[in-house]
Amino acid sequence: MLPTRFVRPAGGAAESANLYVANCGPAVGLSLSDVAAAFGAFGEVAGVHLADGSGPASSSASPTPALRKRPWGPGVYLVKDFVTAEEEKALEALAKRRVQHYGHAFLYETRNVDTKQFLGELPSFLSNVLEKIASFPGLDDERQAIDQLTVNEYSPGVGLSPHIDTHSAFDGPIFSLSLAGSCIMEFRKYSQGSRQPQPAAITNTEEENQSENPAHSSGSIRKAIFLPPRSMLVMSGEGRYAWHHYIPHHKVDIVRGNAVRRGRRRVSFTFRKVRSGPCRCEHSQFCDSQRDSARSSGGIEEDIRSHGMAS
Ligand SMILES: O=C(O)CCC(=O)C(=O)O
Ligand SMILES: [Fe+2]
Repeated sequence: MLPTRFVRPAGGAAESANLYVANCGPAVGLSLSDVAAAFGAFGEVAGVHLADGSGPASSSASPTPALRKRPWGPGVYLVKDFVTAEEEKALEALAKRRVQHYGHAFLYETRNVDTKQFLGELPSFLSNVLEKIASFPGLDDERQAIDQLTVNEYSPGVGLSPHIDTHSAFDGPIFSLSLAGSCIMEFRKYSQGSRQPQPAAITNTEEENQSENPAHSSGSIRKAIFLPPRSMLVMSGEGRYAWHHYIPHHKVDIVRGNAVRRGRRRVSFTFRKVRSGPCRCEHSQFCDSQRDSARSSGGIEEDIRSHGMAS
C-alpha cells in the first residue's frame, strides 16, 4: 500500500509531470536522476519521488529536526535523529570505499580541495539531507550552499587525527552526519603559544560539557561529544575555525561512565562549501589564508598547527 502522502488529487486523476517510483534509489543502485533521464525521453519530468521505503524519502518526507537552542560548544551543535533509520540504511549502503569525494576532490597531502577536479554536482539522492541542512536555523550569517561531500568509512579502532578543516579550502559551517556506528569526537582549543596537542583521557561527556565544565590540560581546553548514529554535528564559528577536532583511535568509548563499543563500522558524510576567496576569519592564529598573506607581505608568520587525517 502506498504511504498516505502519495494521494490522488481531489477531483479525480490529474495529469502530472511528477513521477512516484518504487524499488529504486541508491540502495538498489538506481538513482532518481537515472529514472528522470529514462522517462525524460518521453516527455517532461518535473520531479521524481520515492513512493516506498527503498531509499531516502522524498524531500517533503522528513522535516528538519529542531536545532538545539543551546550550542554544545562555541558554534558546535548536535542534532540527533537527523535522518531516519531508513535513510541511514540507504545512505550507508553507498559507502563502499574507505573515502569517497563528491563535488570536489579533497587532497589529504595539502588538506585542500583540488579546484581543477570538479567531480560534478552532488548526487540527487542527497537532496533531502541538503534541504534539511539548508533550513538549519541560526546559521544565516555563515550559510553557504553545500558543494562538497566527503564520505568516510571507519572500522573499529580507527580514528581521525587532530585538525581544523583548512580555512582556505572551505567556507562557513561544516556538517558531519554519523551513520551506522557511534564514536566520541574530541574538540581542543589551544591557547596562544601552545604548540603541541596534549594527551588527555576521554572522560568528559556531552552533559558535562553542557554544564560548562570542560576538562583543562596544560595549554588547551578539551571537550568530548558522543556522536550517535543518525546524528548531525554542526561546526560553525569558533568551533569550526579555532578548535581542533579529532576521533580517538579507540575500539571502546567511555560515555557517562559506560563502555560503548564502536560498531562494526561507522560511516560519516561530511558536507562542506568550497571557498572561493581567501578566509578573513577572526582566528588568524589558525588561518592559513591570513598566514599566507602575512608571509607574502613580509609579516610575521602566525602559529598554524599542522593537521592531518589518519588514513
Ligand atoms: O568523520 C567525521 O565525522 C569527521 C570527518 C572530518 O572531520 C573531516 O573529514 O575533516
Ligand atoms: Fe574535520
